[in-house]
Formats: sequence, C-alpha cells, structure tokens
Amino acid sequence: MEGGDHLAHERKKAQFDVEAMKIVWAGSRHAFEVSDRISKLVASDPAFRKDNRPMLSRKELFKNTLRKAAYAWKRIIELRLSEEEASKLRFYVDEPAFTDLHWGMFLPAIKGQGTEEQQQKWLPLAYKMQIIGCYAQTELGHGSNSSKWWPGGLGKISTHAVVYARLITDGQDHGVHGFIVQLRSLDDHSPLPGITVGDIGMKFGNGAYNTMDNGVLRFDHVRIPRDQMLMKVSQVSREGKYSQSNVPRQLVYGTMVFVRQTIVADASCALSRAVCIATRYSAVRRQFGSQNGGPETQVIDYKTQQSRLFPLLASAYAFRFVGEWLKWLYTDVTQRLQANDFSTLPEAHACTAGLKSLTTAATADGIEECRKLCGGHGYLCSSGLPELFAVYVPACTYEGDNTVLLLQVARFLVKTLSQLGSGKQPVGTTAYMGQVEHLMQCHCNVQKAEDWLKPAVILEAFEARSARMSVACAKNLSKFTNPEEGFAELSGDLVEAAIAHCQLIIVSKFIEKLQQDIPGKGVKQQLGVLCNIYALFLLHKHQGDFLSTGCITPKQAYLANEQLRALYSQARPNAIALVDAFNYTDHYLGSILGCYDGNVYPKLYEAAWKDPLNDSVVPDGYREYIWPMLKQQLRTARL
Ligand SMILES: CC/C=C\C/C=C\C/C=C\C/C=C\C/C=C\CCCC(=O)SCCNC(=O)CCNC(=O)[C@H](O)C(C)(C)COP(=O)(O)OP(=O)(O)OC[C@H]1O[C@@H](n2cnc3c(N)ncnc32)[C@H](O)[C@@H]1OP(=O)(O)O
Ligand SMILES: Cc1cc2nc3c(=O)[nH]c(=O)nc-3n(C[C@H](O)[C@H](O)[C@H](O)COP(=O)(O)OP(=O)(O)OC[C@H]3O[C@@H](n4cnc5c(N)ncnc54)[C@H](O)[C@@H]3O)c2cc1C
Repeated sequence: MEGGDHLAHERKKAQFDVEAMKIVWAGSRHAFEVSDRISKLVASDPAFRKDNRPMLSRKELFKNTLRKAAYAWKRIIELRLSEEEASKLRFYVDEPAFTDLHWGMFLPAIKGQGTEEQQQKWLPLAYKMQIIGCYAQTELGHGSNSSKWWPGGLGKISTHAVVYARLITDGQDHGVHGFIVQLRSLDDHSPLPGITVGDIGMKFGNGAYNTMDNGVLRFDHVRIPRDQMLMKVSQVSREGKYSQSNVPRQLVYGTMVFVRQTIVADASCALSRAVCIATRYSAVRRQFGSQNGGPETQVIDYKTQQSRLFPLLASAYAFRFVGEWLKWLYTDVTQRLQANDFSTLPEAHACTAGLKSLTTAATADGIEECRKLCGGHGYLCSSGLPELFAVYVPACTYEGDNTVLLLQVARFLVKTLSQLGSGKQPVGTTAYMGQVEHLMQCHCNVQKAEDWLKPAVILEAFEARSARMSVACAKNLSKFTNPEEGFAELSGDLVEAAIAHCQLIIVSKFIEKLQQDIPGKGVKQQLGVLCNIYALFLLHKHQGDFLSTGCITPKQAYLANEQLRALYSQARPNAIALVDAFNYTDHYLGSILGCYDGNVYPKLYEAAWKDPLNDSVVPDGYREYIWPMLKQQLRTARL
C-alpha cells in the first residue's frame, strides 16, 4: 500500500475521544493550543531541520546549534512570543543548547538567590540575552576548590556564570555560596584575565548531547565584586562581616529543586516520544504467525510485546500527571517561602529529588526497551531512538546522581519516622506514615483478580510496603551507635525504601487525577486502565518487596498478574490513539518508524539512499584499500 494512512484501521478501533485526551495530556486547552501551534511552526520551518545531525562533525554540529539558537531567538522577537511560547519553541527545536542552561538555571538561580537589587540589575540583561549565563557547580575533583567541570554552555558561549564556591572571610569557611562571575569579554568574547575556560570534549553518541558545550573553568586570582555574591540567603558587608538572613541555608540549593521538577515533566516527554515510535511501529510490523495464508501477526498483538510496551505507555501518562502535581507543589512551596513559611521545603526537596531519580531511570531504560521493541530497525539512526537515548541518558546523572538523590529521600523518610515519637503528624506525601501502626499489620483484601482494580486496595498495598520498608530501615539503624555509620552500612536498603515511597507517590497522584472531573467520551476509562497497568506492573515487578514484607500473599501476587494480562487486552485497541494523544509532529518525533501515517518501509528505503555512503556506487577508499587486496587474493588463489 503506497501513501495514505497505514494506521487508519488502528485509529478506528479507539474507544475514546482522542481530541479530549490531547487536552488532558497537555494539561489544559490553552496549553494544548500553544503546544500545537508552536510545534507546527517549528516543524514547517526548514531552518529547524534536524535529520542530518548524526552526519555532522562536532564543529559543524555545534555551529549549526548556534545558528538555530540565534534563529530561534530572532523568531521569538519577531513573533513577539510570550515566555511560555518561547520555551515551547525551544522545546520543539529539540536540540540541547547553551540556551537551556541560560533560561533553565542561570536565570532561576538569580531569581531564587539574588536580592531585589541584584535581580533588578542582572535579570533584564539576561532576559534580553545581552549576557548569556550558565550554572557552574560541579567540580573535576571534589570540594568546590579545584576546577569546574561539566557546566553546559560554559565551554564556548557563556559570558557569565553563577559559580558555586566556598566563601571564606577572616579565615572562616562559611560553606558553598553562589556568585555571578563574568567569564568572557562582551566585546570580543575572549576570556577575562585569570580565567581559563574551554570545552571538555566529545560525549556519548554521535550528534546527541554534543550540541552542548559542557565546559571546564579555572580561576587564577580572579576578583569577584562583593555585590556579585548572591545575597538573599546570606550577606557579606563592606567590612567583610558575614551574616545570614532569617531563612534556611538550604535555599542555596533552591535552583536544583526547580530544575529537578522540570526534569520530571521532561521525562514524560522523552518516554512518550519513544513509546509513540515503538507503538506505531509495533502496529505496522508483521512477523510470523500467519494462518491459512492470511497476513502475518502485527507484533503489537504478541502478549510479550504488550507486556513490555504497555507498562511504558502507562508510565508516560503516570509521569505526566506526577509532573503536573510536582509543578503545583513547587509553585506552592515558592509562595510559602515568599511568606517566610519554610515548613514544606524538606518535602519539596525529597519529592523533587526522588521523583527525578525514579522518572529519569525508568525513562532511560524505557527508551532502550523501545529500541529493542522495534527490532533491528530500532538500531538505525532514522528510527530516532539511538539519538533520543544518547541525549536522554545523562539525565540519570546530571542534576544529582540518581542514587545520591534517593539517599536524600531516605534521610527524609527516616527523619519523618523518628519525629512520629514526638507526636509530629506527618503531612503531604508522608501523611500515610501517620497510620504506621495500621500499615504494619494490615492484610490485603484481594480474593479475586478484579479486586486489584479497586484504588483503595492498590493504595493500601503500596502504603503498607513503603511503610514497612522504611520502618525496617529505621529499626536496623537504631542498632548502630554511630548513625552515619549505620546509614552508610544500610544504604542499599535505604535506597530501596526510598524507591518504594516514590512509587507510592506516582501511583497515588495517578489515582488522584482520576478522581477529578475529566471530560470526553471514554477518556477517564482509558486513563483508569493505564493507571491500573502502571500500579500492577510495579507490583508484579517488585513482588519480592510486597511478599517479603507480608503485604500480599503469593496467591494475591498471582491474581495481580492475571489482572494485568486482562488490562493489556483492554489497552490493545486503544494503543495507537493513546500515543496519537501526545500530538507529536513527525518533525519532533524525528523517526521513520514512528511517522504518523505508518508508511514505514518506503521511507526507510528512500532514507537509506540519502546516506552519504551511497553518494557514489563505488566508495572512496576502494582503489586504495580494497582493489589491491582483491588482486592479492587472486594471486594467492592462482598459487
Ligand atoms: C536535555 C534537556 C532538555 C530540556 C530541558 C528543558 C528544561 C529544563 C530546564 C532547565 C535544565 C536545563 C538543562 C538540563 C540539563 C542539564 C543540567 C544539569 C545541571 C547540573 O547538573 S547542576 C549540578 C547539580 N548537582 C547536584 O545535583 C549535586 C547533587 N548533590 C546534592 O544535591 C547535595 O545534596 C548537595 C551538593 C546540594 C549538598 O550536599 P551537602 O553534603 O552539603 O548537604 P546534605 O546533602 O547533607 O544536605 C544538608 C541538608 O540540606 C538538605 N538539602 C539538600 N539539598 C537540598 C535542596 N536542593 N533543597 C532543599 N534542601 C536540600 C538536606 O535534606 C539536608 O537537610 P537536613 O534536614 O539537614 O537533613
Ligand atoms: C550531560 C551533563 C550535563 C551537566 N551539566 C551540568 C551543569 O550545567 N552544571 C553543573 O554544575 N554540573 C553539571 N553536570 C554535572 C552533574 O551535575 C554531576 O555529574 C552529577 O551531579 C553527579 O556528580 P559526579 O559527576 O561528581 O558523580 P559522583 O558523585 O562522582 O558519582 C560517581 C558514583 O559514585 C556514587 N556516589 C557518589 N556519592 C555517593 C554517596 N554519598 N553515597 C553513595 N554513592 C555515592 C554515585 O552513585 C555514582 O555511582 C552535568 C553532567 C552531565 C553528565
């Protein structure tokens, strides 16, 4: 079949209103309209072409990124785009660039940690891109005193950085503080005296994150004017006297809370993109299983394919909704901080750290699983999956290594439990710890597979598992005389307890989402199926935890799996429509396997001939290397 919609028969199977689901996925009608308009704007502009990225050398690639970033900025100004529209435009351009760090970290750091005066001075310059900034925290070695190493945008482009360094006054070390430092001349871009700066070199994957100039930075007797220390949290007077505002010191780390929250939202984008590709291709691909000369089976109909693919589809939706909630939590904590209420900061830190860890790990693994779900063709760059994986996988490391972040969550959980004794009632995501006595001895009520569809049953099982794992850690910790030693010794168990807690958050936020009014024929019902798939898939995957803590019986674990299989069958006819609801353009997907019309094979065939290797029938190097070898073989054969 040439042309046309090869997935039309699949789209007809949908049992829900796809247009209504698009609004749910986007978050609101307004968000949908902005996203739809801007994604089409980018897709229709040849200046944003990206299919040639894997072929470019590092220098060509980088220059191309600078061209796109400058052109994007020009369009933002010409079209008078709002901040929301401009950030969507950068998102759909889909190329990591120095601008991510400028808008995503440099500006937020000044907003969060600068005084009113500092904000008035620096923000207008940054908003107009009259200065370009990055966020320089990580060191080559350890200790905030060697060389900065990794900051994106630092290597070649940033004129300024927020640098995190130890503040020492009168010989006293006051710990790490943020400073705005000019790095390069605003006239000729050369580094200022005493500053050594450059790119740290090629990274994983061809193209991929190499559009970013992650950099190295050294200072040699560089003087930073006193008023360029970010002074909202603590100050140094003209006389060199150090003082602290009446706010927690942890606010110095506030930019990370903000960025981790955006990374969770971004995880649902990256995972949904991979899932969209793998789902469409799984419906196009036929392999074996034909009977009586009929067509072969669509690989999406294999139960094994469904059991690998549908939990990822469900995870994409789950991460979307938890990301939405996390955005609310971040807005709420920000408003409270402005009113000098710091009570929810530890929870916001634990939630952003833990959810960043869980969602990025699952997304990175999920993208790779989608590549495998696409068989051999998934390994072609034209599938879009290798580049997506290479760009995405550092999310497990940047903005805090995922294990280090889970240990932060574990500390928060242990602290929450230890405060129960003093009568402090836990709130928010740890409110269930207030029922710890019940959760330690409750019995799961599931008798038949359908019982697993009850939200209260699922929630109690996840709460009991999380509470029991945290309590076990706390009990074991209490056996150590030195708590830090105990924490280090038990860190493996603590990480698992933190994972259980974060999975509970994601499951509970999905369930809460379903309690809202969701318009559109069949939309809520499909989301219910996905929510149950997500929860029961986790339960099946981690059944060791649920069984060993006595939260469920082996029979109940078996019933959960039985229910999961039934849910896969319910999701099957809706699969294509559920990925259509992401509303991704073919440009954004960047994948022949995932193209909307499903016309995969002619496009793959055509793309192959565009590879530079096929520019000539006989390749460069043939005369030099192959021809002499063939001649040699001929002589040997005659001998
Ligand atoms: C490809 C991307 C495409 C699109 C993205 C689009 C939009 C995104 C927007 C912007 C992003 C742009 C691009 C993203 C790409 C890359 C960006 C990468 C940037 C970086 O990586 S920056 C470097 C980040 N570094 C880390 O995260 C280090 C991890 N380590 C920590 O977080 C540590 O905790 C620490 C170094 C901050 C502190 O260590 P410490 O030993 O001094 O302190 P403790 O850990 O003991 O903690 C003491 C105390 O403080 C509490 N705490 C810790 N952190 C925080 C926090 N962030 N907020 C609040 N509170 C915090 C902790 O709980 C302890 O409390 P307690 O009560 O005393 O127990
Ligand atoms: C693509 C990319 C972009 C980046 N962009 C920026 C940027 O813009 N600005 C910036 O400042 N930084 C940036 N970074 C740096 C990033 O934030 C750090 O790499 C990250 O925080 C991890 O720190 P690390 O590299 O020192 O890892 P390490 O801390 O050295 O981790 C190495 C291993 O040790 C383990 N480990 C470390 N500490 C502990 C512990 N306490 N307990 C148990 N295990 C532990 C980790 O789990 C990991 O397995 C970027 C990194 C990458 C890859």
